[in-house]
Amino acid sequence: MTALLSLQNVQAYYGSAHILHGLSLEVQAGERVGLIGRNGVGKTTVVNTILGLAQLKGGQIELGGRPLLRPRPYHAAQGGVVVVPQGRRIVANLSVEENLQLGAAVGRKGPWTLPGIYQLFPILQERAHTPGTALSGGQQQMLAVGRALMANPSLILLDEPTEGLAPVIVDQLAGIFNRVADQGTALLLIEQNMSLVARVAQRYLALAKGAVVAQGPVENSHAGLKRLEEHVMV
Ligand SMILES: Nc1ncnc2c1ncn2[C@@H]1O[C@H](COP(=O)(O)OP(=O)(O)OP(=O)(O)O)[C@@H](O)[C@H]1O
Repeated sequence: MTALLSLQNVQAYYGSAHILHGLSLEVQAGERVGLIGRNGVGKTTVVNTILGLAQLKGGQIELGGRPLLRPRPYHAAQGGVVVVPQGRRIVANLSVEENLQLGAAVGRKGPWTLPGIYQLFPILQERAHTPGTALSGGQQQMLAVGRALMANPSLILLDEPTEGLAPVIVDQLAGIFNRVADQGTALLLIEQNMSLVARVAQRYLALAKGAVVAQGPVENSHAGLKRLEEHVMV
């Protein structure tokens, strides 16, 4: 089966700083994968390399079997891979609805349209004409996920989506991520919150020093959680 996203032996840099050292990973259609590791190991750099924001200097990236020779942010979206960035990056002077429409502008045509997003997130419909940045942190995260879905991706890369959010909101987002995945969109969940990874991911990849150092199935149990936590504890 052709992977939605494949990185093989990727070497990536910011200027002269060498961050990813031979990193390889694959995500197949419909999969839910957790990408974990301590602060600074290179998780966001994986996303940045796919988007062309870090320099790819070795190895190969493929989207749906097609090589990504010169990565650019819109190439990923057109290839069916959309990022929900760390910090959400809601556009301040646009309304909730305009932020959602922005997602459709960069992506592909497909089943996700405004009515579907509003069905998934009724609060976004209630607040459709509010400035996006006036929403609470949890609602902004829903908006960021809704905006990603509007691009009709096959795979969403979620970069620390629950950072700074209260546990009750994290629980709500866990349900949302599972619903999105149940509707067929694959997820690569970059997270420090291992209880969320245990509830959403089917398998994990652990990074250290810019490479994958461990991987395996995720077990949503006490022992499974402990195993994940070993990879993020300082
Ligand atoms: N623009 C940049 N220029 C130079 N170095 C950078 C840049 N952005 C990040 N780095 C460095 O690259 C390394 C990997 O950072 P990255 O953000 O990918 O880590 P991370 O695993 O996502 O960590 P976190 O959980 O803290 O977000 C770190 O040492 C960081 O200081």
